Amino acid sequence: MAKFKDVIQYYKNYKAIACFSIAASSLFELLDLVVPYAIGQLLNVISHQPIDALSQRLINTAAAITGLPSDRPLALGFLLALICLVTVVRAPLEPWLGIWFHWDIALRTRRDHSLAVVRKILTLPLEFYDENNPGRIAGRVARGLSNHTWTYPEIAGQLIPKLVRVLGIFCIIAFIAWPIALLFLISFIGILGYSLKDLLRINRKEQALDRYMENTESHTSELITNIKTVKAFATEARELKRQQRRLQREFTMVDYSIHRAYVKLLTWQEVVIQSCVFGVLGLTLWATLTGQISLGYFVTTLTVSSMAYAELEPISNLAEIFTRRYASMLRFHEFMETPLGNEGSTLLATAKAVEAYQFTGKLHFDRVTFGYEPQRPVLQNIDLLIEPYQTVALVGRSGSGKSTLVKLLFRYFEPQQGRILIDGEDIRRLNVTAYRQRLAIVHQEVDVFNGTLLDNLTYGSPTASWEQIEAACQIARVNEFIHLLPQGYRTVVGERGVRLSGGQRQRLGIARALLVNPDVLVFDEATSSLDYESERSIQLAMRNILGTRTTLIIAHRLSTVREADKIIVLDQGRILEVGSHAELLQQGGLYHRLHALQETGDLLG
Ligand SMILES: Nc1ncnc2c1ncn2[C@@H]1O[C@H](COP(=O)(O)OP(=O)(O)OP(=O)(O)O)[C@@H](O)[C@H]1O
Repeated sequence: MAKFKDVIQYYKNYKAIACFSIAASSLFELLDLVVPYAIGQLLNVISHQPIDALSQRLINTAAAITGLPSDRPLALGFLLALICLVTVVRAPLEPWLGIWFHWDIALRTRRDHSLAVVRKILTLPLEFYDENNPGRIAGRVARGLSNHTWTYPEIAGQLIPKLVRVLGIFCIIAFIAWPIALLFLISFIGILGYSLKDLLRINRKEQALDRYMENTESHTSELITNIKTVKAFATEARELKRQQRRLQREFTMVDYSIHRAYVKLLTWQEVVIQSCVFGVLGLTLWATLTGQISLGYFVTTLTVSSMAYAELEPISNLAEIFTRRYASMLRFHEFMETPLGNEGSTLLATAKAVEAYQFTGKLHFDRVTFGYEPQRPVLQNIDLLIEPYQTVALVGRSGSGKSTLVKLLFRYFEPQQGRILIDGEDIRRLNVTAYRQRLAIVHQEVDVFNGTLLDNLTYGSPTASWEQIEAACQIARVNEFIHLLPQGYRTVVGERGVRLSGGQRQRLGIARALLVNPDVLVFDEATSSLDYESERSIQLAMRNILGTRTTLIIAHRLSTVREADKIIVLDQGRILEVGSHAELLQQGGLYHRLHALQETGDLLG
């Protein structure tokens, strides 16, 4: 659970500048108070009343320095010069010593934490992305970052200096007449205390609202991702209605609960503040009429106490804004605190720090048992030896655990029992980055990044030479469609470029995988979504590769696995059959049944 401390620590790298700029802004707020004090003293000089001892001492010092007589003209000149110093002279200093640094810190922390977010996104385990959709993550991060950025200048540049100013006002009034100061202090603390208590209550509603908003954003993002299905099922109206319900729920919460609570609080504050101002006016007038304080002090007290009460509204406004943002700031920290998993810390190690591995590609799944939830294993006691350069196909019904086996090989998850060895080495003992660099996978859906075809081909191997690129493209049969693209290798593909067909994407995926020259290559359902012609082309591309490295093929279409050296039939997380295509057909087991089903459409008993 994130706490207030995390919000403060967000700015910890700039502690020294923060202390300096907050002190500077607070000092400027205090200097403001010199004006009503000096005007009060001016009034006393004009109305021939005595000025206070502090002012008199300062005027005497000025007289001694300048050699002028310590009379009324010097007193007037001195007080005017004082006012000029704290208004005109300070004017050009304040923006640079205060505002500049507050925004400087806000923007620097934004840059730092945006980078930290990217680091987090890159190192979070895959399971996090199974459970959280991109809209939810992006919304949470964007709101958290922008709220931290806007909050800092308001708190450091306004709220804290204003509180210091109120403290200064209290000191001035106490200096003039302590009973009035006492009344002022009690009323001020009372109003602020009640307001903060109320704001904390409202904050709980804000937290619920933040969750609602995240939920709505997540659904909007899901609609964008799944728009083809929405259109195909013509469920636009239903989706719109659902989203309308969610937005209405947010609106009801904001308008009838949160906003109303803020307006109620404001009403209460207004009434109490105005009553207090009136009370101070009555008390000060009484003190002046009974001769306890001078006319100058009357003016000073009234001016500074009005200034202090006037600060109550911005102070509680700032507290209100902070409360509104606080919930999403905490949720940002909760995201940043998501555990990285075992591999996280090593993933961003610089390339130099990581030694490069080279394997023959001998794999041994040594009595591996694994479940996403440990009590429900999806792979049980898998014992499988794959020799270097062998081609092994994993087949089995949907949900039998084929993809999970590959996820374990890539160390996205770790088995609860058993181990996976590569060239006799437990993969858990290897550096995860360097290890994964020796593997490559061609997914069912090949990701295409926004950029040229060349950028996409060399994604895992930016230093590949032209010869290597052309060779990989030839093996993967990418060269068959390059001439169809308007600018060949330089054609922009992906989101803002040419759309590649399923087969073209697959071939791009194969060439990309080949370019990293992996020791183990995995094809995950590589041809299952393709038409016959594309499938044939991919099969020919795959045939070019078989035998050049250890290859694992996960396949639903059994036609793609006939040429494998070994076929593993998985069923409910266990190895049921092992053998070549011919051997398994002869055995007449599950493989035979699945094969017959695909060949003839008949389900054998
Ligand atoms: N991230 C996950 N969290 C929890 N359970 C999961 C997760 N991924 C898969 N499973 C479950 O693990 C089991 C094996 O899934 P897996 O994807 O490995 O099977 P598969 O043989 O590859 O299936 P298919 O051929 O349909 O892709 C299934 O019961 C599935 O529901």
